[in-house]
Amino acid sequence: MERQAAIKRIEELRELLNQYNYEYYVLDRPSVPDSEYDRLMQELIALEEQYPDLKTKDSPSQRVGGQALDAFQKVEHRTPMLSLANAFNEGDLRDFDRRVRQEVGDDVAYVCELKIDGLAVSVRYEDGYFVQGATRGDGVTGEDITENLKTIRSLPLRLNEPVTLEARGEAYMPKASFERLNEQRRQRGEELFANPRNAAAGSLRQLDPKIAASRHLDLFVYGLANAEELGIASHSAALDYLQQLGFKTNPERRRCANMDEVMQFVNEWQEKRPQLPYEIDGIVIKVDSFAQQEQLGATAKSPRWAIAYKFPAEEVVTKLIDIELNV
Ligand SMILES: CC(C)(C)c1nc(N2CCN(c3ncccn3)CC2)c2cc(C(N)=O)c(N)nc2n1
Repeated sequence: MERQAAIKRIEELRELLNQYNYEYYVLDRPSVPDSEYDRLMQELIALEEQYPDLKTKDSPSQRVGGQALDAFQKVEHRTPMLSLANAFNEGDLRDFDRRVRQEVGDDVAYVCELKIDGLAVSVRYEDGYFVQGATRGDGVTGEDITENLKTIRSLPLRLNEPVTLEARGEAYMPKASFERLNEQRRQRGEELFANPRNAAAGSLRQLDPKIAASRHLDLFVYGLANAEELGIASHSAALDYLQQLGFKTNPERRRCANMDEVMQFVNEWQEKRPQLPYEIDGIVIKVDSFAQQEQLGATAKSPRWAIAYKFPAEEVVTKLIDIELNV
C-alpha cells in the first residue's frame, strides 16, 4: 500500500480498534467478534511495520507487548500511595464512624467500594496520553511496569480529554483467567498460583510484556492522586470523572448517608461475593467530601477518612466446614 493510503487506513484502523476495545473491555459489550478485532489488529501491525514512522504511542498495536526488559526501573510516587486501616467487625466500623463525626460533625456521607483483591498500581497521563505506570511498592517507591500495564485492554492509552493526571487503581486477574491459567500450568506440570492476586502480581512482575499480555489482566481505577488540583469536590465526582475519561471503574459502588447503610452494603456483598467474576477481600469505606477528607487528614501510614472492612478468608472457612461436615 502506498504511503498516503497507508496513513488514511492506519487512522481508520486505530479508531475502529480503540472503539471495539472500549466496548469489549470497559463496557463489557462487544459489538464485533474477537476474530474481527484480531484481523484488524494484524492489518494495523503490518502497516506499522511497513511504515514504522507512522506508529504512535497510543496505537492499539502497543497492547500486544514489545521487547522484554532487562530490569524494572524504580519510580518515586509524586503523591505517596497510602495504606488502609482495617476493620474486622461492625464495632470497628462504628468506632471509625464515631471518630469521623467527632471531627467533621454529623453531616457526613460515605462511598463504599468493593475491595478488589489484586495489586495496587498508579498510572500517569500527560495531555491525555498514558505515559507511565508503576506498582505501589512501599507506597513511596514502586517499579515501572508501563509496558505490562499497556497490555491491560481496559487501561486507556489515550483519554477522552487531553488532561494531565495520576490515577490509582487495582490490577487484577478475573477468576476465569485464573482458572484457565492454572489449568494450563497443571497440564505443563508447572507450579500453580495459589490465588488470583498472586497470579496478577506474578504476571505484572514479568519482564517480558508478551507474557503479561497472555495473562488477560484487568484494572479498576478507584481514585485520583491530584483530584483537588482538577477542582473536583468529592470522591464520587472523581469516580464519575474517571469514568467519563474512559477508565474502567467498578460499578458496584454505593454512596451511603450513614453507617447503617454501610453495614447493609457490607452484609449484601459478603453474601454476593461468590457470584462476582473477580475476587474481593472486603469493602473500602471512604468519606465522600474532599473537604472533610482534608479536615481528617492522614497518619504517617493511612488516611483517617477511609477504612477497609476485611471479610473472613473465604477458602479457610470452606475448608473448616468441609472438615467439620465430612469427618
Ligand atoms: C486511596 C486509598 C488509600 C483510600 C485507597 N487505598 C487502597 N489501597 C491502599 C492499600 N493497599 C495496599 N496494598 C499493598 C500493601 C499495603 N497496602 C492497596 C490499595 C484502595 C484499594 C481498593 C481496592 N483494592 O479495591 C479501593 N477500592 N480503594 C482504595 N483506596
